[in-house]
Amino acid sequence: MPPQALLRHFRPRWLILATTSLIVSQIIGLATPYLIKLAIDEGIARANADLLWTLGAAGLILYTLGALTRFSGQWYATLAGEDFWEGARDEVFQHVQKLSLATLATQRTGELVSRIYSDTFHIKQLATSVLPAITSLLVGVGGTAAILIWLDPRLALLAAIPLPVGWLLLHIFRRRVRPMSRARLETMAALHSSLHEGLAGIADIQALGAREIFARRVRDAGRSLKAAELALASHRARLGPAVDLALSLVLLATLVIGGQYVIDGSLSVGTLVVFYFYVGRCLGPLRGVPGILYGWHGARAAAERIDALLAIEPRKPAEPSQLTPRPGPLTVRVESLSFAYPSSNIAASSTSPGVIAGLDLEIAPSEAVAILGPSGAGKSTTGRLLLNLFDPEEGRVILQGIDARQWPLAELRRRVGYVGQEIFLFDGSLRDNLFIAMNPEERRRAEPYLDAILKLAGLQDFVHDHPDGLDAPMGERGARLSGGQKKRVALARALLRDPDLIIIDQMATDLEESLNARIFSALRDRKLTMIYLGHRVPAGLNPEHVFWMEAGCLHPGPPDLYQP
Ligand SMILES: Nc1ncnc2c1ncn2[C@@H]1O[C@H](COP(=O)(O)OP(=O)(O)OP(=O)(O)O)[C@@H](O)[C@H]1O
Repeated sequence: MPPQALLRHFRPRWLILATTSLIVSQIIGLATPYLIKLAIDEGIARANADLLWTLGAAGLILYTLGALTRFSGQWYATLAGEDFWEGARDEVFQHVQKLSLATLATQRTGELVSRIYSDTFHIKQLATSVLPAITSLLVGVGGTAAILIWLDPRLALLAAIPLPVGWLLLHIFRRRVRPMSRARLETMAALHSSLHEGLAGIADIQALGAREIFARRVRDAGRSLKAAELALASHRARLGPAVDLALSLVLLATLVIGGQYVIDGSLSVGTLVVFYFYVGRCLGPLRGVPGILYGWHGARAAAERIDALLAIEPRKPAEPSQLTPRPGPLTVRVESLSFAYPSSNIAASSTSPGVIAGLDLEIAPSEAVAILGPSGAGKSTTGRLLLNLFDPEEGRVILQGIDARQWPLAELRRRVGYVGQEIFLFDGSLRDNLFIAMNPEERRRAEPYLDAILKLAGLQDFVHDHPDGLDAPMGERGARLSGGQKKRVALARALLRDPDLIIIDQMATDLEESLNARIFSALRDRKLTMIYLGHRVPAGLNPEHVFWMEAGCLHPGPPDLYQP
């Protein structure tokens, strides 16, 4: 995806309406001081009351129009910004969702959240802050300059003296703004990461007595952010007063030298007053210049960070197979499968040493296979490769005679159930978690089997005893359930899809033997193909084959592993 693609979320409709309104409001703003000159020189000085009242009425209309167009300009700029933020956040999040799991595992969640949320926010400000400031600078100051020259070229020249100085100042300041903005965003992301890690692992952190360590990590990250904020603020604080000083000197010089012209009789009081007004009108937009500079470079630094994320290629789907997977329990054939995780850097293309090395496996329909082995042998990785969550380096997984990468993805997800080692439940009800990602038709088909599946997964009593039944809240990541309950909810969730192959990663260790025996023998009765990954064969599984996995290679399992 080209990085600039995000900019399309700035809808031209809102940008055009915002810019037009802001330009009109600036033009109205330019006209109003001239009314004052006319009122003083033509109305008051010549005692022309009719003209004075007419000018008053014209002023009323112009001030009202000015207020309305200023409001609509800011409103449309806000709409442009919010549309962008919504669309860009969505797009970056969806891009992250499509990245390979192996790549994502190298990235800190807080860092990703920061890019999705804060960095897009900084780009949004191009519309909400930078656009109005640039419009008032170009139209307001440009128009004022033209009027000043028309009113009195001598004074206009005087007013223009600080401009080259201002330009030079901006040029000097500009060079440091982008790296400082980038440093600020990076320290902000580091703080997000520390906060996320400190909160996600709060139970273990408390149990380990590591509260102070994580508090220190958050404090240190906060300190770095504060230092980056202060560096940027002090940089900006120096530019702001420098601009102010130059502008105040212009105002003073206009008053003194213009006053001298009035005394000499070469300038009317009205012209001097209005000149003074116009120069004063420029103050606001010119004071906004540091805001434009910092807003622009902040947005560019944020865009660079998002670009780096968008530049990571998502997993490419393989060419879909011309064959349709046969219904019924799946056959599994694994041919010379090899896999290595990428190294720790998200953008690096290098990989860690191989985890799965030339694995072969053959499972007939309705057979159960247990793959056992020591911790870190590669069992869970094999499970994820069978689910087509990673692309193997070599070899392939063939389900029902078709390469898993070439299956229609939705069908693969429905027909291959998965109960992972770490269960993800989201903060919703039990019912919501069970039926997640099922369309209304699939849900209608599954609902009649719900009670039987809850019974199989040993969840019937939980639902019966809980005051909210199926509406029981699960808490964030299933925090309101025990480890074994989470596994059983995940099993029920997988079975509700009526899978033809189920891969279960270490469920048995979280449940008592009698429950294992009941669950696994009931699963065998369903005649679906089963792959169990763990350290021992669970009661009730009675697998046709047991394999021993070590350092990513499979060996036939010794007979003493067959039973608990
Ligand atoms: N996301 C990852 N990035 C890098 N290396 C990983 C990643 N996940 C696992 N590994 C490594 O791959 C190897 C196999 O891990 P895997 O989780 O497949 O083992 P396992 O046999 O399931 O272990 P356990 O029985 O402890 O669950 C380990 O050495 C592990 O450190």
